[in-house]
Amino acid sequence: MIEHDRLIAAEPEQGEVRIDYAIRPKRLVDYVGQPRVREQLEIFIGAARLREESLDHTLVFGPPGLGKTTLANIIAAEMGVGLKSTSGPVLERAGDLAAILTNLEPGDVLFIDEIHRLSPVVEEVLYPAMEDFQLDIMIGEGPAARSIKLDLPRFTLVGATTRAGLLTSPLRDRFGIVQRLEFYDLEELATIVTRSAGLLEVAASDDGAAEIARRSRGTPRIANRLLRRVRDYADIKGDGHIDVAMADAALNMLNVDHHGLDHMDRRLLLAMMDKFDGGPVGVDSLAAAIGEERDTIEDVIEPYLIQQGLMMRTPRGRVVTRQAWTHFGRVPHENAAEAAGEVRP
Ligand SMILES: Nc1ncnc2c1ncn2[C@@H]1O[C@H](COP(=O)(O)OP(=O)(O)OP(=O)(O)O)[C@@H](O)[C@H]1O
Ligand SMILES: [Mg+2]
Repeated sequence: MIEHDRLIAAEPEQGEVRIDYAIRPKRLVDYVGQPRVREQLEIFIGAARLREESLDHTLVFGPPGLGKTTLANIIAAEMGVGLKSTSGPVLERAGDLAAILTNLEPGDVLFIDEIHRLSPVVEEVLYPAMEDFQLDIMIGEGPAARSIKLDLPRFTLVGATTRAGLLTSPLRDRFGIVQRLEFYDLEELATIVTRSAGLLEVAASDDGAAEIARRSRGTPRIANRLLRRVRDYADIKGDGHIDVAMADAALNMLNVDHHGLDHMDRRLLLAMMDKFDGGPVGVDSLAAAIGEERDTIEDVIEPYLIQQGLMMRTPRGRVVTRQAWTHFGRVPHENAAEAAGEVRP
């Protein structure tokens, strides 16, 4: 798939997990940015600890690479409890979830990644577990089938998803705490790059770190990845020191533009301009035009472009903004500009 050679793909790459472990923040104080999320969690975690209770079930959502898994780990560390991890697609049968639930220690965090991909039968088991800490499950089949009820220890479910909109409402309603992660600003990303550079023992000047931050698509995972690529470049082309000129040269070679857009972003925006007059265009037509999955467009590519004001989602379809035409040094098509203007709130 084309996605694999996407340098700034937000998903982790092979081999990246190990390095990630070294630079992933372990406590809330090291979690950069997301001030609203941090402030709320400090209070909720502090209060739960004070009362010696488990933390309420917590849903974390936002685009890939913004720190959902990191936050789940931090919650467990701050609560001083164990963490068990699984993910929606892995839990195929009710019994898979039952096995994990019955293995929890009191207070544990159960982290379910991609929770929007849970199958309905597994979700049914989750409801009473979340609400009453009870396992209610059928065993056996046919006339011999019977339902058993078991008490579970109190635990905290932390669910992560890139698509909160895909959660069923009974599931969403059972989370007492819901946190939305936002794209990071330049200062926050620069702090992350500087912190990671320190941990990886890379010499990066402030302006070098800022340059990497500027081109990281608002995403910590991408910032860390670009830092490693720039380090490679600096090791070979220079003396290993990353300053702004070195960062700029490396990122240009890597085809990451000054806005942090990569070739997938550019392909999407250019297709909208060249093939659809700037829109409005439906996401399925767009997916077909660039040969990408609709989900990839919705989850990975467009959230950042929308946040940056380069495109908009309207009731009639996707539309590029004036800013996008300008970014590519083009003159906006009249009808497209009108379409965008018409639906502007
Ligand atoms: N707030 C933060 N401060 C510092 N580093 C961060 C922060 N958030 C994320 N990171 C870094 O970015 C990397 C990616 O974060 P993480 O794996 O938590 O993202 P995610 O939201 O779970 O992504 P996905 O949706 O792909 O599962 C982490 O390994 C960590 O090093
Ligand atoms: Mg994750």
